[in-house]
Amino acid sequence: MTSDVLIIGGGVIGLACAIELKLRGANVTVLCRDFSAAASHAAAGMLASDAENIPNEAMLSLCWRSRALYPEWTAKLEKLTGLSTGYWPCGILAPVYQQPETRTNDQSPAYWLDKSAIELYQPGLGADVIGGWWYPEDGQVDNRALAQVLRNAAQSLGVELKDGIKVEAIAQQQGQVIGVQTNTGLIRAAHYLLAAGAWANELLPLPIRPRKGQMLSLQVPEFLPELPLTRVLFGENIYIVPRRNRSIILGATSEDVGFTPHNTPGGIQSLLQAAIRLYPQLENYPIQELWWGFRPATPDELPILGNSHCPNLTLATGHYRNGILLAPVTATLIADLIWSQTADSLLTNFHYSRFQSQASTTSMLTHSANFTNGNRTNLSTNLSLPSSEFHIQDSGLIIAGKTFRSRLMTGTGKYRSIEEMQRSVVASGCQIVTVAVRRVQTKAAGHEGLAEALDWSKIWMLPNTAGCQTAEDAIRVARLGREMAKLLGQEDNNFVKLEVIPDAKYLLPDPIGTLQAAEQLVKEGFAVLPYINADPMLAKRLEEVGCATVMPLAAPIGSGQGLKTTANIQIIIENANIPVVVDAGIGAPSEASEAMELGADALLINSAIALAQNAPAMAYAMNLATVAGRMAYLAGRMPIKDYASASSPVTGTITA
Ligand SMILES: Cc1cc2nc3c(=O)[nH]c(=O)nc-3n(C[C@H](O)[C@H](O)[C@H](O)COP(=O)(O)OP(=O)(O)OC[C@H]3O[C@@H](n4cnc5c(N)ncnc54)[C@H](O)[C@@H]3O)c2cc1C
Ligand SMILES: CC(=O)[C@@H](O)[C@H](O)COP(=O)(O)O
Repeated sequence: MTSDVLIIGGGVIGLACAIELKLRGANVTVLCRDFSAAASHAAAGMLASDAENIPNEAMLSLCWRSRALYPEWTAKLEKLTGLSTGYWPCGILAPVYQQPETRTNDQSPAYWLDKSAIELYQPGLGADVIGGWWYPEDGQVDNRALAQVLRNAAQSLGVELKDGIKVEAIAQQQGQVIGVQTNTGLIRAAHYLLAAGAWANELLPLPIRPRKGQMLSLQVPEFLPELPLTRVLFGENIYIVPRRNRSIILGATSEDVGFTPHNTPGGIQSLLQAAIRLYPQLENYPIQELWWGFRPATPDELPILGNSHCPNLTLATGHYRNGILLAPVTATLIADLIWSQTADSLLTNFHYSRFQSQASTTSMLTHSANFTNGNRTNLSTNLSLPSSEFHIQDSGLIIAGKTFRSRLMTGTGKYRSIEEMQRSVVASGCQIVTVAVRRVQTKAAGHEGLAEALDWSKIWMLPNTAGCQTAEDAIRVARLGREMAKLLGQEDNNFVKLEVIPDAKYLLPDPIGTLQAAEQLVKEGFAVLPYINADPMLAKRLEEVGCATVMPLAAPIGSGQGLKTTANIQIIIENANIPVVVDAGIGAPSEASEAMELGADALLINSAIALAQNAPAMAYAMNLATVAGRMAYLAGRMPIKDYASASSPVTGTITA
């Protein structure tokens, strides 16, 4: 049975929404790559609407509403499952070392305790604590217990939970989501909810970045029969969250390092130092566990909630530091929106379009896929007719969740002048242009001012690692490329064309180095488009490690030899669940068309355009050839026969 609502992501947000939708009568499926990797497991579980000192009024209202829902919400879940969530309205105490300035948010109920009052209220604080704020309405929940309770509750209500399923792309057609492409095939539903936390940006161009937090827990020693702490301590660069089960959670660092895993000595040391200063007796408590997680951070630190560019896709992500707190209100507002089409007025403050003017790429969200290959489509042929004219639908090229109308990508090298390059890019109708990060950074000949030469609000930059001979080199240059795209206004561009090429004569890529670099870059949150020899096994391995496309070569770069690897490219296309982009070696439009007729999803052509006598005219010809090849592929080629077969009927002919 097709679900009414399919939810991408099984953290607290996805699960809480699933339960509210199910309770309203929807059939719900939750797809989750890895339940245990969610930020929801890594968090501290503070419900800190007041202690967080939130300056944004709408956000403060949202947090207050959610905190107010907590007692009833957790009671409902506990009744459904018979399990405890560890909800504890214990209040939060925020000790300080210096006389505080006036509080930024004076609407929250907070009480100032001077040194003697705070010492009485919470004995054992560090000697240099001079007083503190008491936030009696804040509290905590055991977020791991909560996640488990949510899973059990969802299951008991009949929500279909599918773990280990990775959504690779959200397939869109004519402004609607038509399914999600997963590692197990296409899955369809009537409505879709994106709740993928820090990974949401892999599927849609939303400005969400991971913000890593390292954590650890201690154990209250057995010789202490009573809990020494019974409320959360919210200090400078540290919070100490005592659980009823005698664990004490210490958190958390805040690091902008992408999806870099592991705890580090520096991170843990900073937490321990700050914790011991605040509550010195922790020095002797046994360490229980270390872990880390990734907060889904947006540029303004507010979540993204509500409608998207597609009427059947809703967004609930970017909850940054407060997703555990915000789970119940998110679930209520989103379930009302999807199931009853009731939009709470608060939602307008959290709509994704608030980033539209800053993030050039958000305009990608509004492109509807059509059959023309770019913006300049004043063709005098029938190709300018809409695809519906031919009853052929094309979904557009979808890479890492972004949809592009054009299936031709170009480069910027080898042109005789910047102007010629600019005119050629326009004539090619391409929406993706690859740029060699190293050459731009070093202002190599022909690359001076290149970054500024194109309108990056219209063209998606594909930084490439050309010139890198090792995996390490390519990883470093990829990171520079991401920064370069950011500097040019593409905040959310995580694409990289991965080239690891140790050989200068044939420019053939190193398969092992490419795989190693791809694995690391995928972990760091890049959408990796690796340039490879046409090797079907390697293509599969790269797909398995999470690459966004594969880019097999037709022939060596810049050789213009045309399709020399047809048989292998055919096998790659047959087996791929990600787009196959034929890259390098195409010399003429007929070869471009041929590659598209085979079923390639896109092409990357540079030399054949740049080195043509009239580069813009050749770019235009490649544009037409790419469209023609794609259309021929979709139209279905006639079978090849051994013998002739007359075109006109053989019956009814005049006999002499
Ligand atoms: C160290 C730390 C401390 C924190 N402390 C607090 C706190 O005290 N209080 C508080 O309120 N908040 C806290 N937070 C924030 C809170 O944890 C997050 O805001 C919240 O968990 C976000 O929930 P989510 O469901 O959106 O994302 P997540 O919990 O990250 O879940 C997202 C899920 O989606 C899955 N997924 C992603 N992409 C795909 C895909 N393509 N296909 C299938 N599945 C996919 C992931 O595997 C993951 O399981 C903390 C976070 C961290 C990291
Ligand atoms: C520009 C680029 O990224 C290369 O992969 C290459 O230049 C494309 O090949 P051709 O130049 O042979 O088209």
